Amino acid sequence: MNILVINSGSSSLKYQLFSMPDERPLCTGLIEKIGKEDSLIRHKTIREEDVQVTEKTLAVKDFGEGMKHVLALLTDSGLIKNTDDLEVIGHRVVHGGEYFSTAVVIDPDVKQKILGLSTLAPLHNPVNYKCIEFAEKIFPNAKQIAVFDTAFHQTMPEFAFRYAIPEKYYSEMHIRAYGFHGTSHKYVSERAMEWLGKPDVKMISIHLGNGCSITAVSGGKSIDTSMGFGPLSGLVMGTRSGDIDPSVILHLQRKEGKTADEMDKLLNNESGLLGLAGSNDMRDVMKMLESGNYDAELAIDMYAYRIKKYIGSYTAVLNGLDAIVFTAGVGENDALMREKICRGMEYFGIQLDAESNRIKSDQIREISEKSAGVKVLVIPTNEELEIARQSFELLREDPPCEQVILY
Ligand SMILES: Nc1ncnc2c1ncn2[C@@H]1O[C@H](COP(=O)(O)OP(=O)(O)O)[C@@H](O)[C@H]1O
Ligand SMILES: CC(=O)OP(=O)(O)O
Ligand SMILES: [Mg+2]
Repeated sequence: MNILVINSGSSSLKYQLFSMPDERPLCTGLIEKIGKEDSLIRHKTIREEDVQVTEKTLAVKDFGEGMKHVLALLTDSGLIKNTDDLEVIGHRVVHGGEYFSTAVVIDPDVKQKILGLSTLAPLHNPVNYKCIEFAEKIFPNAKQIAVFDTAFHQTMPEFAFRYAIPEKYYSEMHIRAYGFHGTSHKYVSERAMEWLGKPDVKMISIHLGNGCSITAVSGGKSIDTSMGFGPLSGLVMGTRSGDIDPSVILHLQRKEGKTADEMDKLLNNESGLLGLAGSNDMRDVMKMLESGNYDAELAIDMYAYRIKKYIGSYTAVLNGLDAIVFTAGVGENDALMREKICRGMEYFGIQLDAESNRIKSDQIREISEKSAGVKVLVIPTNEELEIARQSFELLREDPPCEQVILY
C-alpha cells in the first residue's frame, strides 16, 4: 500500500510518498517560504539507488497553489499515473482539541471540527483543511486520514494542562493546554529511546522550526509542553511571540483599541524573530548577526534564553535529565544556536562537544562531551513517516478504530 503524507506547517508544505508497511520513501518534497516571492520547491524521487532531484525557486502564493505543484511533481515523475493510484492520504492536522486523541478517518463531521478549531490555530488548521479539501477533490477514491499534533500530549497530567482560571472555562469551554508538534516529539523521542537503549529515559525534546516547542518526555510519554491552548505560547518563534504577560495584551487593547483579530495578527504573524529582527528565517537572522546587527543579536539571545529557562524547569518537572534532543529546521542545522542554548548549563550535566556540534549531517548524532551526564542528540524529525505509520495502523485495525470523541 502506498501512502501519501501531506504536512502543512506555518511556513512550509512537506510531503512524502511511502510504500507501507516497509516504510520505504518513494519520494520526498518540500515547498519552503510559501507566500513569498522566493519560495523554494525541492522534490526527490527515489527508485532504489537512483535518486532524482528537482529544485526550483518561484513564487508559491498559498497552500492551494502548493498542492497543485505537489500533484504536478508526483505526476511528472511517474509516481502517480492516474488519480486512482493512491489509496491513502495522511494529513497533518495541528489542532485536534479535546475531540481527537488518535488518528481518524476524515468524514464531513471531522472536517467541520478541524475547521471549527481554526481560531485556536489560525496559522495551521485553515491550511490543513484546505489541503484536505484539495486532496479529496483530486483523489476522490482515496481514504483521507487526519493525524493530530495534539494527540501525543494527551498524557499530560491535569495539573500541567489546566490554567488557573475559573473551572467553568475548562468544563464548559474546554480551555486548557493541548500542546503541539506532538507527531515530531513522539517520533524523535522514540528514536532517542532506541539510540540510548533506555525505555524509561527522562528527556527534553526541543522542536525548533518556524513554530517552536519544547516537551518534557518521561518513558516515552509527554508530561508537559510549552505550547498551550493554541500553538502560540512558550518559545520565541519565527513570527510568534511565545510566552507574554497577558497584561500586555489587555494594555494594548485598552490603549490602542486593538481588536481580537488585530491582536491575533500581532502575536501570531508579526512577532517572534520577525518582530524583533525583521525576518522569520533564522538563516537571515544569523547572517545579520555576523554583520554585527544589534537587533539580530538580541533576537538570538532571547530565543536561546527562553529555551534555557524551559530546560531548567523541565529538568525539575522530570526530577532529573538523561537526554536533550534538538530537532526541526533550526534544531537540526544551526550549531551556533545549539551552542548558545547549552552554554553555561554544566551544573545540569549539559556540556556540548564543540567539534561534534559543528559537524553537518542528516543522521542522528550525539553532540555532547563523552563525560557529560546528559546526552545531547540531534535527531532529524520525520513527521511524515510518523503520520504514515499512524495512518497504516489505523487502517490495519479490524474493525477500524474510529475517532475517539472525548466530550
Ligand atoms: N541551515 C539552517 N540554519 C539555521 N536555520 C535553518 C537552517 N535551515 C533551516 N532553518 C530554519 O528552519 C526553519 C524551518 O524549519 P521547519 O522545521 O522546516 O519549519 P516548519 O515546519 O515550521 O515550516 C526556517 O524558518 C529556518 O529559520
Ligand atoms: C504547530 C506548529 O507551530 O507547527 P509548524 O512549526 O510546522 O508551523
Ligand atoms: Mg513543521
